[in-house]
Amino acid sequence: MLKTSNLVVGYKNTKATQIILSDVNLSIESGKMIAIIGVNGSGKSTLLRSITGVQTPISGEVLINETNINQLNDKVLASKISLVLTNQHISKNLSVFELISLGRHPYTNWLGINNASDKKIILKAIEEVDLQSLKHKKCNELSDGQLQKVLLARAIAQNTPLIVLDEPTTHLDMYHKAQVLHLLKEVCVKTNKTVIFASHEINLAIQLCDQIILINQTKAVQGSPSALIKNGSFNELFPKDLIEFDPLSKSFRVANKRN
Ligand SMILES: Nc1ncnc2c1ncn2[C@@H]1O[C@H](COP(=O)(O)OP(=O)(O)OP(=O)(O)O)[C@@H](O)[C@H]1O
Repeated sequence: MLKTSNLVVGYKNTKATQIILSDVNLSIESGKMIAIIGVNGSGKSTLLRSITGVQTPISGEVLINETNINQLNDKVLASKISLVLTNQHISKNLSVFELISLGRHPYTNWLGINNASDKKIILKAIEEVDLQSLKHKKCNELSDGQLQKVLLARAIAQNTPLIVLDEPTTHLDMYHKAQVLHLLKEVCVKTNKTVIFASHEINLAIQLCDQIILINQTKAVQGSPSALIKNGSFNELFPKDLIEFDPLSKSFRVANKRN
């Protein structure tokens, strides 16, 4: 469903080019949940923005169902990818219901009016994310965690084959982090949608994701959690003085210092 070919991502201005990741060759199938994992500043958001057409890559290609995303106009792209980015501008004056309704924009007429079937999809998304009690509240009255769930419901209402989220569990407590990732997994399994998200929740990603894209020093390696554990990729992620990867429990633990 999504492929990248020799993708190089980064930042370019008139004076210099800063390469963040190079030789990124990803191959992502339908119905899979994929986490992008890497230390702060490693390039997770840059990669997410580049594979969704928000940021122009330095070189290489991003293909969605064999079509280069450059060739898709905004409306077509919005029917293929729903995107929840950090620092995305949203109008917090809208009610929860209104904000989630915006997910239907690729399918509505020029007046943006939702028909009965759109309303059904919006209400289902509200129910799936467990937001019934908040649907009439204004978004500026929500906690950060509640707003995070509203943005997830908007992405679900957009009903695209690919859902891409940047750190979807940032403001959530431990229980709600697991709840959101479980929900995303259910969306993949039940509807064959693909979910790609950047996250620092390594332990949850190892338990729930089909694949992980591990970013380490300008390289992005894709594999199943078990394959990445087996080939030792997680051992290289952080300096070993404070935490270390324990392959038995498949999680990071505080390093066992001997002195
Ligand atoms: N607009 C920009 N212009 C130039 N450099 C940028 C820009 N945005 C990010 N960078 C740089 O690109 C690198 C990767 O940043 P990015 O935000 O993609 O990392 P990240 O893995 O998502 O980080 P975090 O986990 O802290 O959110 C960093 O060195 C950052 O300073």
